[in-house]
Amino acid sequence: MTIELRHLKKKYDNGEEVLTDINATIENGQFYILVGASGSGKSTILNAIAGFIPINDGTVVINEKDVTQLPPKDRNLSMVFQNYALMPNLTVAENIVFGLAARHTAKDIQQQKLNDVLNLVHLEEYKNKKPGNLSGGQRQRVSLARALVSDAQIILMDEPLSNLDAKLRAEMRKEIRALQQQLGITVIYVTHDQTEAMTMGDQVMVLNKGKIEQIGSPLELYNAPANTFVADFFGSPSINLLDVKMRHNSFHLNDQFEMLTNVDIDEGQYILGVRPENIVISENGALRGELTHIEPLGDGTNIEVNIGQNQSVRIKVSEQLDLTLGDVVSFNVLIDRALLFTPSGQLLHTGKSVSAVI
Ligand SMILES: Nc1ncnc2c1ncn2[C@@H]1O[C@H](COP(=O)(O)OP(=O)(O)OP(=O)(O)O)[C@@H](O)[C@H]1O
Repeated sequence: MTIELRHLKKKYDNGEEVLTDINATIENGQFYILVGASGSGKSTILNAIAGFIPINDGTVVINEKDVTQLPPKDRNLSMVFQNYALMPNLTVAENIVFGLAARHTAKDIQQQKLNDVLNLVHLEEYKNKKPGNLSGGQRQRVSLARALVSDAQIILMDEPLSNLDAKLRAEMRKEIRALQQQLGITVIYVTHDQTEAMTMGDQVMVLNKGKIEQIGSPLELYNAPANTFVADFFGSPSINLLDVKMRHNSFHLNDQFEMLTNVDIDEGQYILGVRPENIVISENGALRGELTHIEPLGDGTNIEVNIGQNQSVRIKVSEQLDLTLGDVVSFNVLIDRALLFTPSGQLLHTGKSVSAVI
């Protein structure tokens, strides 16, 4: 099942344009993520694909058929919601087969399908319980089972894990991804969580105020973000975006630090993007500053160092550090892993192309 979004536009009655020319192709069997901050338009796209809201312009094509004017029930897709949307007075089994029963599917087929999906989501023992007696994770599995039982080849998921605690969320991420791969279904998944986007998606669409910032695989977005918005969206702690000047084949940071480079660009102002893990603490490092923040993680440490002129640098190392606030920390940037952006934030060079000696 391939889904194509062509020039989707959406304005609500108040005239606010919440989607501006959305174009995308979602290939059969892909786990496709829509990610962005609250209000960026993720749910609006999902609802437009499902047919829950009309769009002002553009087309939704499913398997080469224009479905823009079709009601949701004729689009061959099912949906999993954040709040589970289960019926509290029905048992798990009744909730799961509700749609099949409504379509008068034969009883024995209903039972067969029910057993199959209960087995898939590991809920056999709970089939006679009411949703109120289940944990959040189990409720979300019921809602997943209900989506799977319909045999729809496309499942739309709107923040399905956001009501779960961190540990359960991590488990469910794996389960949903494994199920999707096992069944070969196409999933379009909305989240505001960069970790979900990175860990689950084959392709990720990054949205900002109703516009697409970039579409790519998780590692493409991480290693070659189209702009500083995308660079800043992925990674924790977030990337350092340092104002640098290019002069005499060197980047100058704060007029104090100089980094030689062989990148061939005009002299002037740029933004150097350095991920916190691409900085090495070293006794005689080329850069130094005062420690202003330290976060011991057990398996590593995150620190922040003030290098003056209102610029601080986030550093992530995989060791435990014995440092006190105010200590001077000296470090080197692995400049061959840095990203170079124009002053307006568009990517100019990635990785090796910025390669240099500090
Ligand atoms: N029925 C509506 N009438 C007017 N504006 C709306 C309506 N529904 C959504 N919006 C606006 O559309 C924009 C996009 O909303 P949408 O729900 O798609 O964002 P989102 O990225 O899914 O956000 P969230 O993560 O908070 O759900 C927001 O600015 C929102 O206020």
